Amino acid sequence: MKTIWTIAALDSAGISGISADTKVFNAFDCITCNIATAVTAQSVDQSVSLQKINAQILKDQLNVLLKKHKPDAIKMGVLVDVEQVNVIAGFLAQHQLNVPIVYDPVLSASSGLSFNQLSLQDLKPLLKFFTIITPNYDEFEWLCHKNIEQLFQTGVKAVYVKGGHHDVSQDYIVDQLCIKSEPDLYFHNIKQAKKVRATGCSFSSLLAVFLLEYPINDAITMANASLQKSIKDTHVSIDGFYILKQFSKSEDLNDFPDVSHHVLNKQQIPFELCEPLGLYPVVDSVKWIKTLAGWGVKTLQIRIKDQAGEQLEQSIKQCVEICHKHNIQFFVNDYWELAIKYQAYGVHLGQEDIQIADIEAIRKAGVKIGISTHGEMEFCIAKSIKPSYIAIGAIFPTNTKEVQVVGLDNLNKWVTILKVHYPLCAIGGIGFNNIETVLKSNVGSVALVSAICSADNPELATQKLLSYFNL
Ligand SMILES: Cc1ncc(COP(=O)(O)OP(=O)(O)O)c(N)n1
Ligand SMILES: Cc1nc(C(=O)O)sc1CCOP(=O)(O)O
Ligand SMILES: [Mg+2]
Repeated sequence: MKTIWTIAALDSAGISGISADTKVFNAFDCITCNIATAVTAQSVDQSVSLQKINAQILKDQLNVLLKKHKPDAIKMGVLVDVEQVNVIAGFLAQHQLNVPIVYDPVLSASSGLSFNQLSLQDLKPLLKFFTIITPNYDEFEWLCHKNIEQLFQTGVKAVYVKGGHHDVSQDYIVDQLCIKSEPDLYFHNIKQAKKVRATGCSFSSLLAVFLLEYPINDAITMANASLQKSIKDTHVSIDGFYILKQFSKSEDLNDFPDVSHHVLNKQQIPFELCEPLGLYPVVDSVKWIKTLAGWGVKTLQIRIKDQAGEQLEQSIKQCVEICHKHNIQFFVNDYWELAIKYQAYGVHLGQEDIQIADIEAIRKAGVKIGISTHGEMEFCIAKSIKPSYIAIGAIFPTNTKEVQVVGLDNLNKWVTILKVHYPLCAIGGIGFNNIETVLKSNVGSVALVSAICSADNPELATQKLLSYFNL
């Protein structure tokens, strides 16, 4: 069982701070340790007073826990003053805990209570210890006047700015993730009508939980989905303010955020879905396309990495003609402009490709689109485009391409979430030795290169592989 520390304030109403964090950690079967920085007198909509916990007691709480309750993650909320900042920074410097630490730099409660006036300079001794900080828009403005570089210069590695206070989108609440030296990402959660207390605390606690298991981008994705589910499911309200009661992992794609490299003003128009993809060979020449069309394959992709200019264009043009004649769902990898020009059935794009492709032009041209994904955040990027299918990979190690291996467990998990919404296909290291276990996931389709192109008898291999699909 994992142990998570919350270093935060006690809310007499039991809604936010330590109470909110404890609810989240308990829900995920973690042991919670409570390190109080302050005691506050609050109700659901009213604040009266705050009493700081003195430095010695703060130190004692940290030290006594270290012996028997070492943390696997830490969530930090209200810090009252520079003295507390220095106590915690000293503790973290002395004990190299090497665990994820999430800091939610709360300045004041929704009920009105001001917790602190800590500036970026005041927080400086602590900032380098954080895995990520999660200010809301006002707190972000307070800390660095919206100048992210200023935050990075102090040692902050990642910032997740919760945009609930900043209306920029018709359909969504938009949050922004800034990680040093990486392109910014925007997380779009569908607006819910309920007025909910303690969403900020709960989000950062969820993030601490998911950082135990996931890389940062996927942990943020999972935390958002779980919070959306919790908001959707709560029916408990006091005076019109909803209280979050239950937390769990969401398996409903509707709870997951739409993630994008730019702000989306509204939900996108869906691409038309593909027919079931079945056996989906990915090949690198016109010759292979012609051969496989003749062997009765009904979905094909041309993936050319060694041609350019006129030669490339002619190859794609010929493939489109062949596949059109054989009534094949034919996808062009990477070259979306040529797919549009020659009216291919679809394009297949990877995560880097979609950052530079003109998705609207593909949509307008009536060309379908498939998108590669290798984790939760990437399938939320795909979902924001509402594509024709989603590819999941690499399921197993492969010599065809250097790529992240996700394994069968993830395939099973993601198929459960995605299958009701999209045609799916699995890719990466799939052949006769494992195709049956892959298909047991209910993914429906398998894309492959070497199982056909490097087979001793490609025709026999293709016929045997086709027999796994009842199309
Ligand atoms: C069906 C299918 N799935 C995944 C990929 C990989 O596409 P991408 O990430 O764009 O990488 P490259 O193929 O361009 O190396 C694919 N081609 N097809
Ligand atoms: C092209 C490609 N894309 C992958 C992904 O995970 O996105 S795996 C992969 C290689 C697939 O080749 P083989 O069937 O020979 O393993
Ligand atoms: Mg590509």
